[in-house]
Amino acid sequence: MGSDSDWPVMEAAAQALDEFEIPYEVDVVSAHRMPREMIAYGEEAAGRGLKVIIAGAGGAAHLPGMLASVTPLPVIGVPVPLKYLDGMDSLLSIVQMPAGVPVATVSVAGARNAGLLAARMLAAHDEELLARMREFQQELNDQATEKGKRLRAKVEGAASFGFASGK
Ligand SMILES: Nc1c(C(=O)O)ncn1[C@@H]1O[C@H](COP(=O)(O)O)[C@@H](O)[C@H]1O
Repeated sequence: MGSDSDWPVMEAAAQALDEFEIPYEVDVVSAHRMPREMIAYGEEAAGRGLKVIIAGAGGAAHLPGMLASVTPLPVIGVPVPLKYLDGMDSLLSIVQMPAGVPVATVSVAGARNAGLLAARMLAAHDEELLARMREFQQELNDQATEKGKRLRAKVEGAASFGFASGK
């Protein structure tokens, strides 16, 4: 990420990776403030065994795009909202990449989805991870079904109470 101030948003990506027991590293690598280190990080990432880079930054967020320009690895960009402009500046900086240099951009503050997307990328070549991803999707499905059941019970309960009390 571009700064340690991004961590409160970005830690949701780490949490998603934890849930799938995917090892990761966390670092501050700013394109603007430490350009040489940022280029070295991007150039060395694949050789060090990294498979996917999740890059989160706020404001004029050039970090994801610059990393994508120097690594062959997939880069997922997370727009981090700051005090002004609600993350729109970051979103547009990350999403509008020129053809040839892709960055998979998630929603503003969508760090959890960035972690899940990275897990899916890794699962494409890992049957066990793929099976866990299917389980995870089934859990989401079950939770949504349960929410519907609870809401229907609540609304129907209120309606029959209104009827019984003559309201
Ligand atoms: N967008 C970038 C880049 C970059 O793109 O290289 N480096 C830092 N930043 C962003 O500046 C914001 C404020 O940073 P500070 O809180 O350190 O002042 C952070 O959201 C960071 O990601």
